[in-house]
Parts: sequence; C-alpha cells; structure tokens
Amino acid sequence: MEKALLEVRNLKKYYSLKKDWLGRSKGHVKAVENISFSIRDGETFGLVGESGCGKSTAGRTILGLMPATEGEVIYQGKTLRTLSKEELRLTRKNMQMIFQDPYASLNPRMTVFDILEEPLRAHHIGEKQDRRKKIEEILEVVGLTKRHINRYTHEFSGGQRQRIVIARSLILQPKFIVADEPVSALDVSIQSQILNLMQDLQEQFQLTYLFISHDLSVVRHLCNRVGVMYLGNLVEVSDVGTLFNEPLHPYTKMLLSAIPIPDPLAKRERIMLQGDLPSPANPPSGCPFSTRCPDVKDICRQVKPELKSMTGEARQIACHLYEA
Ligand SMILES: Nc1ncnc2c1ncn2[C@@H]1O[C@H](COP(=O)(O)OP(=O)(O)OP(=O)(O)O)[C@@H](O)[C@H]1O
Repeated sequence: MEKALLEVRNLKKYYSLKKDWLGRSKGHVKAVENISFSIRDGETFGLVGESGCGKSTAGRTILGLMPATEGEVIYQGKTLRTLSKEELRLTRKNMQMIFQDPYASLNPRMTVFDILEEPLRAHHIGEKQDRRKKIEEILEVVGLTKRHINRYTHEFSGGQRQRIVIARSLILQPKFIVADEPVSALDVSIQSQILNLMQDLQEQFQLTYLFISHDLSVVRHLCNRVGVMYLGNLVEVSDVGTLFNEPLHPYTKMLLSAIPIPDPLAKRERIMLQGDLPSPANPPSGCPFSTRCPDVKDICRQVKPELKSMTGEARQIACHLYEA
C-alpha cells in the first residue's frame, strides 16, 4: 500500500465572482488554495473540514469535472494535463465519483437500466445483451437484484438509491473513487450499511478512495490517512490514528474537540473558536487560521506557513508553532 496512485500538486481552484453591470470582475472565491497530497494505492484518504472549506471543489477538480485554476493531478505517474484526448478518456474511466445526494444525482426519467447503461455506451463497451448482463451483475454486487432493473428511481428508498449511485460509479471498473459525503443525505440507520458496502467493495475490487466528509467519527472508522482543510488550505496531513490521538494543528485540535464522546462521564475540553469563518473571497494574510487561532503569534499574521513534514514523523503540518 505504499505506491502513490494519485498525486495532487499545488492545486488551486478559484471561482470568479459575477461581474458588475460595467463588466468589472468582483474578484474570486479562493475555494482551493495550493493544496498538495498523495493517495496510495488501495488506501482511503479522508478530506475533512467545516462546510465551505473547499472539500467538494477539491474532489471535483481532481476528477476533472471542472478545470483547475493552477496545479497538477498525476494519476499512475501521468500528468493529466499532458494527456491526449483519448488517453484522458481512458484514464477518466478509472476515476469515478459517488455524489452526496442520491435524490439529486439520479435522473428521475431514467430506469435503473438506462442509468447504468449510459457510461457503458459512452465508452462503447459491449453489445446491448452484454451490457444487460454487466448491469445485472453490478446490481447484485451492490445488494440490489435484476428485478430492479426496469424501475425508476422514485420507486427506491434513499439507501437503495445510493446503491444505484455506487453501482453507476463501479460499472466501468474504476480503480479510484471520490466519495463526496456519500452518506450525509441518508437516514442515520442506513448510513452504516452503505459505509460497510463501500468497505466490502474496496476489498473486493481493490479500490482507492478519496473520502470527503465533515463527519469525523465516520472518517476515523473508514480512512487510513486524513487531510484537514481550512479555508481552502490543507493544514495537517496524517495517518488517522496519530491525528485522532495527538492532533497538532490548533484547527485540528478544535475540530476534534467538537466530536461527541459516547461516555457521558468522560471529560474533554471543548475548544471554542473565536470569531467568524473568514470569507474565501477575502482570506486573511499570513496563516488562514490566524484570525481565530488561540495560539496566534505575530509571524502568523504576516507569513503563510507551508505544509511541511514533521521531523521523524510521517505527518505534515502547516503551522508556525511547529517550525523549529
Ligand atoms: N460554483 C461556485 N461559484 C462560486 N463559489 C463557489 C462555487 N462552488 C462553491 N463555491 C464556494 O467555494 C467555497 C468552497 O465550497 P465547497 O463546496 O468546495 O466546500 P465544502 O467544504 O465541500 O463545503 P460543503 O460540505 O458545504 O459542500 C465556498 O465558499 C463556496 O461558497
């Protein structure tokens, strides 16, 4: 599990704010600000952070669903930007997405067969009969049956719909899947079924996941390594055990302190954040967390800390407190 399957280098994604009536640009939302990390073959890498910190934008930009402003995505050693159209099409077949909301991401006018056949047709895979066979097989794999094949999605529950979304992401036999909050739109009682299914599928098909979530308990359970994002920046990257047992970045500490503890008698200090979350259209100078950090120093307001490896440790952190 050591080789990198995917590398993200200095990825930036800015959204242009609407122009005013004279056609003047009103600036940019800096949704993803220069992030770099790699995902090893076979692992689940989690991206965590509060709503609006840029997790979904990062996931979608990595998959090429929208163009990056700057930076590179390298898949199996190939820089995607340098590939020909045909090479890119074949590579993208290996990289799929599970969207958050199975109510919004499935076309209500299509049957399960149509939904699952679409990617196969787009890639000219098989004749109609072969495609039907593949679709029947994949339905079994995700815990549905071939009896479901001609139904429309409104006939299914939320959990079953998410199984269809997962089947669609698997039908082209990808190696890498971005799962963007795959259970947060589902009933709590269904969430663990879908997460268990994702884990089984990972084992069965040797999948590598980029798992995007704001739910730290889920991330702890599912991920091997985690990247913590704040205001478009990666502030800490670490294996999951180290991160949860000994968070270092003041923002990570704050995030983890907010996880509910099951034991009502256990005590833990809850770190409250000061101030409001700054706008990604007008981020603070220096460290992005400097306006809310309880340990802020002068340098933090002036110089942006880079994400650097801790000496003797596999984790990386972007914080002046650890720069000695
Ligand atoms: N199409 C867009 N145009 C302009 N700004 C956008 C667009 N999409 C997202 N943003 C902004 O970019 C920032 C990052 O959004 P993003 O959805 O990537 O964050 P997130 O961490 O995934 O949050 P959530 O979990 O709420 O989706 C936010 O400030 C958001 O308002």
